[in-house]
Amino acid sequence: WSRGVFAKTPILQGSFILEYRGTLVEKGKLGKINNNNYAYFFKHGGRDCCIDASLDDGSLGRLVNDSQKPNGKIKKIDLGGKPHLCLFAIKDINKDDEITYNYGGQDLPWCSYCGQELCKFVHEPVAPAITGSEVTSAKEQDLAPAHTAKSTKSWLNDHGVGVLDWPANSPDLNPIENLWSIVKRKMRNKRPKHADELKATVKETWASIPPQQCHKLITSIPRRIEAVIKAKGAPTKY
Ligand SMILES: C[S@@+](CC[C@H](N)C(=O)[O-])C[C@H]1O[C@@H](n2cnc3c(N)ncnc32)[C@H](O)[C@@H]1O
Repeated sequence: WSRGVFAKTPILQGSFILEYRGTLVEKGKLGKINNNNYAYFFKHGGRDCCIDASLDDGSLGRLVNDSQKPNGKIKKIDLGGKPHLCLFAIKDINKDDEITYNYGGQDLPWCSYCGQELCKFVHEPVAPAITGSEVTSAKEQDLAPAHTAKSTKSWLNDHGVGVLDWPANSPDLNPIENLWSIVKRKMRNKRPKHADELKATVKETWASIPPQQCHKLITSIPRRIEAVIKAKGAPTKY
């Protein structure tokens, strides 16, 4: 019996899917990993490290299976010197597809049948699986008061949405700000006469933004992070 993570809704290529969460273990302590099945080894700052996800904390990263034909890829993102293993979609993922990445070995015990039809049957979906909209809400978190409020935190927790730690005062990392500015620009010449008309106009304007425009903003996230790191936290062109 083996679990896997499946898409509840389509996920576009380039989207952030989830973080492989666990305890960061550095070289010298690598011998103390509880269960190698849930250990992700990588180099950080020239040192051997591992995220030990043997503890079941309810996060989904630890349940994503290996594939030689993956639809996801783990990228290491450094935030404040701390590595985060983030899984991104490397192709469009359909609803109900299993989400996988390549663990990096050709000789893993299951590799002889991995990527073939049989592989589909060995993994049972876990609940909750991931939905595109949950992914979007995870990405859109920043330190705005509305997002750190207790009720927001408990909603995200109850719905199994993992959020990344967010550096303070970094709207340039948050593409929702670009969308708000598009909405403001489009609404500049509108003159709603009362609150209901204003609400309807805002909704209409949001709906007029094509998904491709959102997708373009989402795929700019790795470039934004690099720019912020390069500027040592100072403002960037984003
Ligand atoms: C990070 S866990 C993935 C979640 C795991 N399937 C579970 O149910 O907990 C890694 C372990 O899952 C299994 N696994 C991963 N990819 C697999 C694959 N393609 N086919 C069969 N088993 C796989 C192996 O036992 C591996 O050590």
